[in-house]
Amino acid sequence: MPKHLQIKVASDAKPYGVAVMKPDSSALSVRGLTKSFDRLAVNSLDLTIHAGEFYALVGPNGAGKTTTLRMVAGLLRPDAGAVSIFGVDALADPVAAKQVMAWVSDEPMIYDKLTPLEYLEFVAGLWGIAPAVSEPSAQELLGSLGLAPHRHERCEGFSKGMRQKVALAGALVHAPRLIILDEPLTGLDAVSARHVKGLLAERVRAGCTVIMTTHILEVAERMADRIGVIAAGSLVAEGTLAELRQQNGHTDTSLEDLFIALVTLEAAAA
Ligand SMILES: Nc1ncnc2c1ncn2[C@@H]1O[C@H](COP(=O)(O)OP(=O)(O)OP(=O)(O)O)[C@@H](O)[C@H]1O
Repeated sequence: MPKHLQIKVASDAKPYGVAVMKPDSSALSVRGLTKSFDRLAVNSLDLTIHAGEFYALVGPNGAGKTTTLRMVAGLLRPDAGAVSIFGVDALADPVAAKQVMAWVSDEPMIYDKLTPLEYLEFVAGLWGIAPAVSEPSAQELLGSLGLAPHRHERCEGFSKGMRQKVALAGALVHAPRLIILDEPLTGLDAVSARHVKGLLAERVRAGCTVIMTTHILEVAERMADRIGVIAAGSLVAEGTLAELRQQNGHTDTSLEDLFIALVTLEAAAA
């Protein structure tokens, strides 16, 4: 493979002054994370995502998935709790944490007047990546996402799905080690969804860690190493599909059936 096409994952080296928490091997560690709006949205949540893992966070509408990930990404201040990203205290040092992670929202924001290639060069520039390095990797990302034929067209004419893919490419241009995605497949057609899934699988193979929310349980079932089920702001089950089946006394059940059983039980207990 040509050198410029190899994915470079940022090194373990931590810049001087970074707030480092107790060392552990996790990519993401969340402890006692709590957030209330009018009512409790995330309830003293503990979550550990191992380095190199593909983790799917599933749960009913309003369960607290987006709120959790927004706090992890540094977009929302928790009321309480701690977030560690590769050992960096993300609340004390959000800049250091952001350098090694990507956040992909379900409502992508891109610059309409730029072409995808210009947008990626702009984002790479913000990260201080030299054009000689960023340009080949931008071309590669756009190719992986099926956007190469549109790389010189302005984004203002793009569909929602195309904009989502441009935003995803922009989030990956600095080669983050932790990729956090909120509903990345919603609104994508089958070909685009396959491009995104392929790109994420490739990043995991290259050593990145992915955490993604999804309502498409088949995707969680097929792609994730582990699945976390969140309901009313708390983690109610977690494990591989086989572990979730075992925990719930079913040997051959789909994730959809398990999910419905779990959230129905949780709602009845509330
Ligand atoms: N900015 C906000 N202001 C007030 N309430 C909010 C805000 N953001 C989220 N909430 C509330 O927090 C709770 C959790 O919302 P969140 O968006 O995290 O759920 P979710 O699991 O991502 O749901 P969905 O699957 O529907 O996207 C909900 O009750 C929601 O109404």
